[in-house]
Amino acid sequence: MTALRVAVIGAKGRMGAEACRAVEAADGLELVAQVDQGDALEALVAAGTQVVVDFTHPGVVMGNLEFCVRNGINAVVGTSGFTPDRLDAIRGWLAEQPSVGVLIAPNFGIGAVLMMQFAAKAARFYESVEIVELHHPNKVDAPSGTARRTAELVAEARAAADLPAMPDATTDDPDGARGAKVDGIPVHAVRLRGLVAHQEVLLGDAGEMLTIRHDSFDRTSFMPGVILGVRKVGSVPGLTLGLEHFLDLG
Ligand SMILES: NC(=O)C1=CN([C@@H]2O[C@H](COP(=O)(O)OP(=O)(O)OC[C@H]3O[C@@H](n4cnc5c(N)ncnc54)[C@H](OP(=O)(O)O)[C@@H]3O)[C@@H](O)[C@H]2O)C=CC1
Ligand SMILES: O=C(O)C1=N[C@H](C(=O)O)C[C@H](O)C1
Repeated sequence: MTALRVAVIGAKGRMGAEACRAVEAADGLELVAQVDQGDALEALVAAGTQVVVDFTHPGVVMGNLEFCVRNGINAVVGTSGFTPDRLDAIRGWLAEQPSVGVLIAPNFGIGAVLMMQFAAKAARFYESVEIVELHHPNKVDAPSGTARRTAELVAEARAAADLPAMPDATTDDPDGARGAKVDGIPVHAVRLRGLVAHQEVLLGDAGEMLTIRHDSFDRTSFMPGVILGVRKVGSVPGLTLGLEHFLDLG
């Protein structure tokens, strides 16, 4: 069997370096290129790359993706920062390259995917929901991509259940202490040395609270999801948002 030819963009970063190690250790995958800041993307084509893994920066990921799609290279993307407008732009490029697959995964941790699914499932039973995401202090963006996606899924579930807006008597919040509102859901971001990637979803109603929490203590926790994405993305043309679509969740 010929090995699947994989390249990593952002290869010198925290996640990219881990992804290079995971690809090198995986059966049936060959790491054919490692690209980082200052390197030309043409190296991907020269190396005969079939699947790219992108862990770079929200400011550069769109350029990387456009290059990959236009050159017929499938992409597994962990980089954060995907807005609905960005997703539409990717769909536009893919319309011209219908055999290419792109997976955008806000979080590759299997437990984090389950946390998001459980939160969406629970949302319609609770009057209020808030999200607390906690990360290492070198993270470049806030709120996290995971928190944004969780808020979107929870807001969709609340809307489908016709729930009213959450009660919140605060009228004076000049410093934003009530958090950022993502699709109407308050999201609070903590940055602390010692943390990696963590999130709690708090769901409250009269006399009770359900807490759904996930912790990534080490970046190896993301790698089974990355490798699953690499193996599957070429057989799923078009745009896939969320690793849950590549998992059998029953
Ligand atoms: N989906 C998931 O499960 C996860 C997603 N992430 C996301 O992944 C992204 C990266 O995180 P992390 O690894 O911690 O960040 P790092 O800053 O450690 O790594 C990013 C790397 O990309 C490089 N880079 C920047 N611009 C370019 C470019 N134009 N071309 C090639 N490489 C470039 C950086 O170089 P330089 O330092 O010189 O700028 C750096 O080496 C973030 O958006 C983060 O939120 C993180 C963890 C899990
Ligand atoms: O920057 C990180 O570290 C992480 N980024 C992703 C995000 O923004 O959700 C995934 C995970 O939380 C780690």
